[in-house]
Amino acid sequence: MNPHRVQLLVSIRNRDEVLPALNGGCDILDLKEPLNGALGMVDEEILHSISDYFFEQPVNVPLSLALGELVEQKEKHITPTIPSEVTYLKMGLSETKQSDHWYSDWLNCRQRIEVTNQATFQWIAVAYADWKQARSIPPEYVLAAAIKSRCAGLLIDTYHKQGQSLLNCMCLEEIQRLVDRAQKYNLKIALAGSITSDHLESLSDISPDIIGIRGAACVGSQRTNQVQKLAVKTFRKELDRQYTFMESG
Ligand SMILES: O=C[C@H](O)COP(=O)(O)O
Repeated sequence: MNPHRVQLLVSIRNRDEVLPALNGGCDILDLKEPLNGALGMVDEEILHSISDYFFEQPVNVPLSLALGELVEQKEKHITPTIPSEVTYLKMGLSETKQSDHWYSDWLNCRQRIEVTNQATFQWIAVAYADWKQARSIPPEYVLAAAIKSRCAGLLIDTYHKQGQSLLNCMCLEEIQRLVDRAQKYNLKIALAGSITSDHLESLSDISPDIIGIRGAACVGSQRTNQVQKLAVKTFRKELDRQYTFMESG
């Protein structure tokens, strides 16, 4: 057991999943389309229906939005319109391994989005635990770039979602090193990657700020199924059990 409160992020794909995620006990809503990849962006219609939802009734948790991969954003000629309810933005860095200019591309893309939307966002850098398969730069480089470019946080996630979890791709010591370094520089650190309740005991040896789930929050633990309140609640309960100090007796 670890006496550290960890926040729960739940990835949702549409407004029907807002209430099951909130009522199950999530602290951060994360908008993404699982069929579009690890950080798949939802389409504009969904984005605006979520924004309307936030407008119609107050939602007291922050909203994060996945923008897909940097390579995809670079190919797009239209910059996404981001609703003002969004606090955190993140973009994957797959296919950056061979690029000499990924860092400036990343900064330019972030700047273009902020200028177009006339807003500043809190950026979350994404390090893929399976970075070799994702042909991404390694996690420690992503963290160094996140510190240098004043990101709000670092997410360690898996790029491939076919059975490999975070702990299949990285050992606890490697994760711990990234967590320590990120926290030393006041970056929030989030862990994700097919994390299930069964992983929480091992993960409780380290103290991330956030744990993110999609698969474990869905019916039948399938990330393309719908988010279910009971699944979120069950995960939340185990998260609180593993990360909350309780006096004995
Ligand atoms: O940011 C969190 C991810 O959506 C996690 O998804 P996953 O649990 O299906 O790997």
